[in-house]
Amino acid sequence: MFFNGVELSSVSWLLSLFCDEETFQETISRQDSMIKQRRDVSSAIQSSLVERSKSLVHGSMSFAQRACRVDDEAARTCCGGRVASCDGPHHMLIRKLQAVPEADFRRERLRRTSMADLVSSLGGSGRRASKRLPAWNAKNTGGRPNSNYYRFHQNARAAALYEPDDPAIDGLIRDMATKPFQTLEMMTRGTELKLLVKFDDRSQAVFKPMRWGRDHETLPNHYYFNDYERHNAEIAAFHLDRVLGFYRVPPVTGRIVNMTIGNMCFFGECTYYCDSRHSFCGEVDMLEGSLMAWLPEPPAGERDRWRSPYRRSYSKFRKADWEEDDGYCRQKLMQPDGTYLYPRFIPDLVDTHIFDFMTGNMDRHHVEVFQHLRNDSAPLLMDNGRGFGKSAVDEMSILAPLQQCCKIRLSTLHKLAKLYIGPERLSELLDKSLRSDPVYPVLATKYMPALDRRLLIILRAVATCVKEYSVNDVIVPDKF
Ligand SMILES: Nc1ncnc2c1ncn2[C@@H]1O[C@H](COP(=O)(O)OP(=O)(O)OP(=O)(O)O)[C@@H](O)[C@H]1O
Ligand SMILES: [Mn+2]
Repeated sequence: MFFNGVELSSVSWLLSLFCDEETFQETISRQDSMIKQRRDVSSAIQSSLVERSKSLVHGSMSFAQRACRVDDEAARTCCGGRVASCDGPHHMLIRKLQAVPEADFRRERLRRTSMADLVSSLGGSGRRASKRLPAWNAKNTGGRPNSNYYRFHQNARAAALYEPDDPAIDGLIRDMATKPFQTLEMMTRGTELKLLVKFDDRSQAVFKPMRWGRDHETLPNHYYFNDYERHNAEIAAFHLDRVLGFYRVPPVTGRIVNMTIGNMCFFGECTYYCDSRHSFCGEVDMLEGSLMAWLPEPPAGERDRWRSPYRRSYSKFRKADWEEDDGYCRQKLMQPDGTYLYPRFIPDLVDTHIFDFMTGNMDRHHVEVFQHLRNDSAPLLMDNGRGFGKSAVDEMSILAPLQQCCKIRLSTLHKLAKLYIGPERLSELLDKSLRSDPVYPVLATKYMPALDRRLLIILRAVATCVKEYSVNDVIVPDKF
């Protein structure tokens, strides 16, 4: 076991994470100057960037201070706010133990490796060795042979929907953003209006129209199940998933569509939000929306879809089991007779909720996987439209699987640690990725500090788990 004998170092390492203001200050000032350099983008974006740089400087310092409130002697020693005060015995011990190679959490190594290199090296061989969808459907996975869409379907694997450096993915995104639509069909499944778009190379995508501007916030007294979907959340979720190196969200692009029918409003056919009070209106013939690549069709692409054990009650009056019982995961789900006990289920659930916590999506009601890859299949993270609705609220209940199961993949923790250590922050990496989208900036700038803040909250939750259990218990070794 690579953690053998280094438990203490890892605990201390986690705690030491929360004490390093130097890292914060350095990253903040770098980001501050980066933001200033971008001022030529446009006058509208300019002023919001200045606002953002202010809030980052202001916000992050307080995050660092807040994050330091870990109830541990080592942490308290450091939390005077000065790194100098960390030069006590604890800190020396931490430094010494960090140098133990098996821990593989060496700060300098993580700092020097770019996030892109880290995610490709962490997952690379494991992803490429994982199973593909059954070959007996090779001819009808959809799309014209050798189109980008066809290659996306052919290359999908159990551990990841795509490889980060597969040129077919960028090609597919470009195709969806530029190719003319051949037909449009209303999708009747689900609660909100969606259109199935077909292109002339037989590829397909789901179009979700814009309902709100980027700055619109979900009302505080709005129940999560009444929330509307946001097309820009679908776009941002794809990029976030790619930055985090999960590759579980099908490719998405933004697109401004010309509604040649004139400046009309329309509404759809679906369960809830489809009537004339919930119509969509283009702004002078143009309507912005998101397009998500369609997944491989059955039979090869057949999916299993079951209720998530962490589904919400979707009622004002009822609580879900996990809301009433902190032992729900360890004492129920993780029992030997549990339905969910194939090895990757719990770590996948935790990854998914870490991802949803970052976006603020409370609507992960089902788990979908490829049926033919079942116990090896990573979850397919479609339906991210209810993220990015509240920039100031960090919805802790979304993290319940991490807090209650107290399990996390080693590779996920490595990635989160890397993002914490920097030098590039999660918000910077996401912003860089979003720049390639036709409807950039995609997200309101207020979500950028929220992402960096949520990363810290996740790491604190891991630290709490490590204190309650042990490193070997909490961290799930994965083959990456
Ligand atoms: N890209 C896709 N490829 C294949 N099937 C898809 C895709 N996107 C959505 N679907 C199918 O349509 C269903 C509904 O889509 P989605 O969850 O995005 O819509 P929704 O209106 O939010 O639905 P719900 O009310 O169930 O949350 C999905 O569960 C999935 O089965
Ligand atoms: Mn939904």
